[in-house]
Amino acid sequence: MGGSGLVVRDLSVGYGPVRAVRRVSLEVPEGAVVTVLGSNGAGKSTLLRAVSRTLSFHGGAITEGSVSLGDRRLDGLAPDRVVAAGVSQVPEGRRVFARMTVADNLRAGALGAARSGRAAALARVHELFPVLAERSGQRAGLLSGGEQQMLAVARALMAAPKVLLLDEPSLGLAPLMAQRIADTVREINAQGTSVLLVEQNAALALRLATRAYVLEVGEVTLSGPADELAASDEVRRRYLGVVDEDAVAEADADAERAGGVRRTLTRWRG
Ligand SMILES: Nc1ncnc2c1ncn2[C@@H]1O[C@H](COP(=O)(O)OP(=O)(O)OP(=O)(O)O)[C@@H](O)[C@H]1O
Repeated sequence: MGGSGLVVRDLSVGYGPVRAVRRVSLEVPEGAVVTVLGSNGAGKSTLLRAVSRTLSFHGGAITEGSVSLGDRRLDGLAPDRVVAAGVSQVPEGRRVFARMTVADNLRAGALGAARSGRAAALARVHELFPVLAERSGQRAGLLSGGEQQMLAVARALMAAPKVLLLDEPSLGLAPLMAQRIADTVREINAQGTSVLLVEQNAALALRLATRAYVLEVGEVTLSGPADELAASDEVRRRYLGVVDEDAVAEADADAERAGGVRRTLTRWRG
């Protein structure tokens, strides 16, 4: 199963008495892009923190289940050992070191990794994000939002991960910049890195991923090939904001008869 893929098995996570993730199982096969969809508070970030072993920084802990990469168990390792094992996380909110230069941010990303690969990793991120080479000596806090997201991704890539964990990379970005980040994720994957992508932008995530999981209140409620989920009524209604065209047309006709009030309401459905 999975070869050297990432496997999460029956994972439960709590923050004190709060059970944020319940018996979640998922798999990121080698070379795949897998997405986890879900609304606010569904447990998406918690899941990534459990994999990267950064839960304890947030007061959380795994209460059952396992996380492995190939034959190697990751649960129980220190966060820097997870990076060394080949799993790097880009945290939510593009947390770069604002007062450090772009170059120093990238250097920090390589800390957990083998020294020998650093020059190649730097060449790779400069090729993916030429702007980071141009801004190398500039403080990270002075970059635009989109550039900071690029830096956060680049920093994670400096450890030359087998699996990249991405937490809401499009959050707060203009559509054009979100699309650029998406294109880059595709490129990173084409270069051989597997991706576990957590997103509220389901349309974007389902275009990138081959497989998707829907998380609701800490549990996986749906999973399957991304194109099948994208076509499913439930996902379209709940996560893609697609309304049933016939129902809207009917409601509009009703509204016209009733004096035009319904039209505004139907816009909020779905
Ligand atoms: N540090 C924390 N301490 C206590 N509870 C937390 C903490 N972080 C998250 N939670 C709770 O765990 C649950 C899952 O939160 P999580 O942040 O993983 O969801 P999410 O799907 O990533 O949502 P969002 O997109 O808003 O980050 C929520 O009920 C949340 O309130």
